[in-house]
Amino acid sequence: MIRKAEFVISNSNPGNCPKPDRAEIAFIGRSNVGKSSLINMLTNKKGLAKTSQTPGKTQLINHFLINDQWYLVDLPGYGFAKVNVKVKEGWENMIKTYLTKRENLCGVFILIDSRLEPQKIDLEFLLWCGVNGVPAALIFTKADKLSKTKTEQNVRKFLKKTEEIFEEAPDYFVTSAENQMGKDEVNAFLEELVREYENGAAE
Ligand SMILES: Nc1nc2c(ncn2[C@@H]2O[C@H](COP(=O)(O)OP(=O)(O)OP(=O)(O)O)[C@@H](O)[C@H]2O)c(=O)[nH]1
Ligand SMILES: [Mg+2]
Repeated sequence: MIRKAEFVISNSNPGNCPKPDRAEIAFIGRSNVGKSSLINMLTNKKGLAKTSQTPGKTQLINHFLINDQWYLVDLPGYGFAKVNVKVKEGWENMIKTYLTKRENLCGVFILIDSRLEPQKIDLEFLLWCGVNGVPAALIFTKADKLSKTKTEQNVRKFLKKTEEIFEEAPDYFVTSAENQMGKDEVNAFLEELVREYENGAAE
């Protein structure tokens, strides 16, 4: 259960992130997929992470402290943000540096828009995580938008694609920030990741 969530710091330089002295879990995905909305849903705090209808709202690495215990991180989106190429490359570098260098990172959730057929950019990002040893799980977002059947179809198609990349399909969750679907399941998984990290650190 998330009882307490507070903003800590925003950074453009991964080197300036808080001291890596506790478990950390990050959220990433295409611009506008619903990362910030999901974080607000999971933490029961509407305005915690800034959301917007315009893609490209989150532009920095944002650290939130959860239950005075672990960090949750909201990252900028990859993909169709309306910013120029140089800025986009800058973000990509920042994100990739963060994901590969952050020593306390226990996991990354890649958010996927459940309304869409499998997107190349998401599969490529998932593959990049695999190649770089970044432990990734999937969260399908906006499940309130389509019928259950259609959502399930898209989820299945995406998972099938991942089987072409990995032997084992990644962990996945189907969610809606609108109606709280998937909240308990995702929160339980977050807790599990934090517990594993803390047990590992104690050894
Ligand atoms: N219907 C519905 N709309 C959602 C859901 N999650 C997010 N949205 C909407 O999608 C838009 C983008 O949401 P954000 O949470 O700002 O997306 P983001 O991935 O953080 O976007 P960037 O920071 O720009 O990369 C907003 O208009 C949200 O209200 C959802 O579960 N259901
Ligand atoms: Mg955002």
